[in-house]
Parts: sequence; structure tokens; C-alpha cells
Amino acid sequence: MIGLFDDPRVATDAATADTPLLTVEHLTMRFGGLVAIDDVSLVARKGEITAIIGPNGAGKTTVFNCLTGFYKPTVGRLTLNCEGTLFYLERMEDFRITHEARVARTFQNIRLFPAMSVLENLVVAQHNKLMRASGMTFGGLIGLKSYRDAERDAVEKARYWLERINLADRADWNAGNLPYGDQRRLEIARAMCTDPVMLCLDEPAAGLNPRESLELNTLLQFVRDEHGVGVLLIEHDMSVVMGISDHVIVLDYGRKIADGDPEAVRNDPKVIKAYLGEDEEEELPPEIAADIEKKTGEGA
Ligand SMILES: Nc1ncnc2c1ncn2[C@@H]1O[C@H](COP(=O)(O)OP(=O)(O)OP(=O)(O)O)[C@@H](O)[C@H]1O
Repeated sequence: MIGLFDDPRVATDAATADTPLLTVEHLTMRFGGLVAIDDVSLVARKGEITAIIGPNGAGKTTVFNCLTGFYKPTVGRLTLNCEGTLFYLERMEDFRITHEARVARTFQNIRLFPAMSVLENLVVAQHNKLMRASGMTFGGLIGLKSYRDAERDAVEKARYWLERINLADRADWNAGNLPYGDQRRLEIARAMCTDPVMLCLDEPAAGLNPRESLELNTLLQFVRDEHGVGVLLIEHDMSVVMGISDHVIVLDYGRKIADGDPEAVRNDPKVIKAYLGEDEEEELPPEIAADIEKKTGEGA
């Protein structure tokens, strides 16, 4: 319940120990006559990897765009529990979602600063903290102590994440010169430098070779297990989804058709049908196809 003088972005109800990190209620997004998301509700929890999967055009990226303020939902409530404070994301501008609700995001296409060094990409991500330390003035130029301290912390955090993604020895490289898989991990490290409580990753495994996919899995498990971050993952690579997710949500034509642990979801006939279509068996993700083949073999 929001009072007259309350910040409309922040719920006055307190979060409890059971309050999920993210609660999406009745999310609907229409573009003219097209219903991209149709009354979707879901929850995602802190310290878990929640995958959102579904065939092309199912509405996965639109969910992310609503969560991160790129789109204002037509209908729906999106409540983010940032360390006990509840934010209504649907009422917030994108930059407030990033800085106040602490939701970080990566995109389908890589958006690093290619001409900056690897280290600089990670320090720039902490720009807001540095600006505050400079008193929002030229405090950095005249060497304010608060700024120097913040700058040292920013570099320390950047180096911590460089170690985690095995790029410490390439800190001075231009980010654009890194191999593709390293750029993908650098993007995740950059997002982690903003201290998010929720990390939204849009197809992070796209274009990765099997070794790079494994490195990505290890990084995401580290982010979940050691930093307690809730990871929301859109992914077509089923080896990643089934390998590391705690919870899988399946969309099809904008509707939620399944929600549960990976094992339950991969055996759900509605999911199998959504991926198969009526007669396009080649579209089935390999993990699900292998399962069906095994079951068919057992039944024969
Ligand atoms: N800004 C927009 N204007 C009009 N239609 C849109 C817009 N954004 C998305 N859509 C439509 O909404 C539907 C869902 O798109 P979305 O990109 O969310 O699907 P997706 O599941 O992420 O697909 P993919 O796996 O191919 O990335 C599609 O029909 C798409 O064309």
C-alpha cells in the first residue's frame, strides 16, 4: 500500500526472508495488435539461476526489456527485492533500475567499449560510484582523497573480476581484440562490477564453442554461489540451460507454458510440443531430442 508522500517506486510493505528476489505478476506487453507477453507471472530467487527459454519470438527478450525499463509494460507488476527494499520496476526509469534497484544486464550483441582496455571497461562500469566520490564536480582532477580511495577500490574490484575470468594477463589489451568468448565473459564481469542483486543475461552462450560454454557455466555458477546474485538467463543452448539452471521457465507465443526444475521442464509434453511444432522435428534442442530418443528406445 503506497501512502500519499511515499516514493511511488518503492513498496512500503517490508520484504520478509521468504520474499523472492523478483516477483512478476500478470505481465502483459502489447505492441499495437501484437501481444508479445500475455499475462505472465513468475518468480526468481536470490542465489539461483533462473532460465527463461522458448522458441524464437516467444517473448523472452521482451520480458527483459520490461524488467530493465526499456519498455513500460502494458499491464503488470514487477517487484524487485533489493536487500530488503521492494522496488516496483514498472514505475522506474531504466537508469534508476540499474543504480537503485541494482539490476544489471547484458545484451544479445556484445556492447563493450572495444577501443578501451579490458581493465578500463571494468573501471568505467563503476563510473557512478567514482562520480559520487568526486562530489559530482572536478574533485577527481584535483585529487580529492575520497576520489582517490574510490578509484583504488574500483581498480581493485576490476582486478578481482579479471582474475575470475582469467584475463588478468590481458588487462591492457583493447577489449575489441579479445577472442569472442573472452569478450562475453568480460561483459559479465563488467556487469558484476556494478554490484547487482540480479543479473539478466540475454543469450550469453550464443556463438561460443564448447570450451567457452564450459567457462561460461563455471563463471555463472561462481556468480551465483559466491556472490549470491540471482541470475536470469535467456538461452537457446540447452547444455547451458540444463547444466546450470536451478529453475526453468518456458514461454511460447508470449504465454508461460512450463515452470519448474530442469528435469521436470524437459519432460513436459507442452515444452516438447512447443519446440517440435507439429512437424518440424529438426528444431528440437539436442538435449531434449536425445531424451525423447532414449525414451522411445526404452518403450520399443
Ligand atoms: N519493439 C517492438 N515492436 C513491435 N514488436 C515487437 C517489439 N519487440 C518485440 N516485438 C515482437 O514481440 C514478439 C516477441 O519478441 P522477443 O524478441 O521478445 O522474442 P524472443 O523470445 O526474445 O525471441 P528470440 O529468441 O528470437 O530472441 C515478437 O513477435 C517480436 O517481433
